[in-house]
Order: sequence, then structure tokens, then C-alpha cells
Amino acid sequence: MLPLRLEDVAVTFPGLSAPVLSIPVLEIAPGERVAVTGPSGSGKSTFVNIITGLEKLKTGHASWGETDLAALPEGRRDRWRGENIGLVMQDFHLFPGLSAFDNVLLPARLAHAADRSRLERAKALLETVGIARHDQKIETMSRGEMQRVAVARALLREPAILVADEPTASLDSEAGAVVGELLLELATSLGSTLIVVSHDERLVAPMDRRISLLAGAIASDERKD
Ligand SMILES: Nc1ncnc2c1ncn2[C@@H]1O[C@H](COP(=O)(O)OP(=O)(O)OP(=O)(O)O)[C@@H](O)[C@H]1O
Repeated sequence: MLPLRLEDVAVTFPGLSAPVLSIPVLEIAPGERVAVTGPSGSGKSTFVNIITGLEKLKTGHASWGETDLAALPEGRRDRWRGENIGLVMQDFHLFPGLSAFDNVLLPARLAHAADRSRLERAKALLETVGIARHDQKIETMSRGEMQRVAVARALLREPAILVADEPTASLDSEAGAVVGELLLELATSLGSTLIVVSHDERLVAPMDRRISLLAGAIASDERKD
């Protein structure tokens, strides 16, 4: 169970007069399902990069439980992310030339964590997300199918945290709805914290909490009753 706590976060770039992300304090409890919204340029991707440790904070703290990502060197941050966070990105980040099955397993294989139970879980997850042909090359799949493979990959290691950055943005509305429902269902069944950056109201509406960013700051933070 890993609560997220951001403290005194400020992300700045040379030549800019104001930080692109400025969050004095933010807490997200384990198992919460949170949507992060905001106009283009409001800091959403920067927020994702900070809470996943893809970008190292120079000012402030981004802690999951006892682990302050700002204090970890890159290699340890990458390892920690692989073990604890399932990531689903807008442009899938899948590997052409590999099958759906091998794409789901690749990060675990690279981390020497693809044991027999993971192979079984990869098959079961592909069934869950509705991919029947496990050996189909990823580049021959539809965009909706690719994103479902990416969801299966994100869940392989049963992460405590699932982060999705515009996961339905490049999908048509039907495929987007399927992926949105899958993320919510699978995160709920694992008890994972789910953080979804999206403009898609169908993805945002069922979440427990909605955080809106504006010019790098939290403009509103609303929980459902
Ligand atoms: N390396 C950088 N150097 C300078 N400015 C940057 C850099 N990276 C991001 N920014 C600026 O930070 C701001 C926030 O960017 P970010 O990508 O987080 O926004 P966003 O809300 O995800 O936008 P979008 O919805 O368009 O993807 C933008 O104004 C962007 O131009």
C-alpha cells in the first residue's frame, strides 16, 4: 500500500518566468482512482513524469510511501518504477516485430522477472483484455488492440500503482470506451491506485476524484460523494 505525497514540487525550465508545475502539497491514498485533467500545456505530462520518476525532481519531493523518487538515482528509479508502476501511454510504447504475447512479457524479461507464473499471467491478461491471437505481430494490430496489449503489459507485475497518460487519445470512441473500462476494472480488482490523465469525459466521470491543473497549479481537486 503506497500513498503518494507531493511536497514543495516546482518544475522550472530555463528562460521561463513561471514553473510549469507547482504543487505545494498533494496526497493520493492507496487504491484511489484519480483523473487528472487540464488544458493543453497545463502540466499534465510533467505531472506524470514526476510521479512516475521518468523525470527527476530538482525541487521538492515525490514520495510513494517511504520511497522519495527525487532522492533515487536514475537506475534505482527505473527499477522501482518497473516493480511498482504499470504505465499506459498514449502512443502505446510497444515493440514492432514482437508478438502481442512477447510485448506483454518484454519488460519483465528485461528485468529478469519473467518466471513461469508470469508467462501464465500474460496469457490470462491477454484473454482478459480480449486479445485472442497471442502470436499476432503487434504492428498488424488495430490501435484499439495495441492499447489493450499495453494495458495487459502494464498489469503483468500486479503493480500497486497504475498510471495512464491519455490512454484513449489516439483511439476511436468505441475502442476508447473498452480501454477505459478495462483500466478501471483491472485497477479495482487489484486494489491498485489508478491515476489517469485524460480529457475524455467517459474516462474521467467514473473516477473517485478529479484534479484539474491550470498553468501548472492545482485549480480544483474534487472528490465524489
Ligand atoms: N523541456 C522543456 N523546456 C521548456 N518548456 C517545457 C519543457 N517541457 C515542457 N515544457 C512546457 O511546460 C508546460 C507544460 O507541459 P506539459 O507537457 O506538462 O503539458 P500538458 O498539460 O501535458 O499538455 P498537452 O495536453 O498539450 O500534452 C508547457 O507549456 C510546455 O511547453
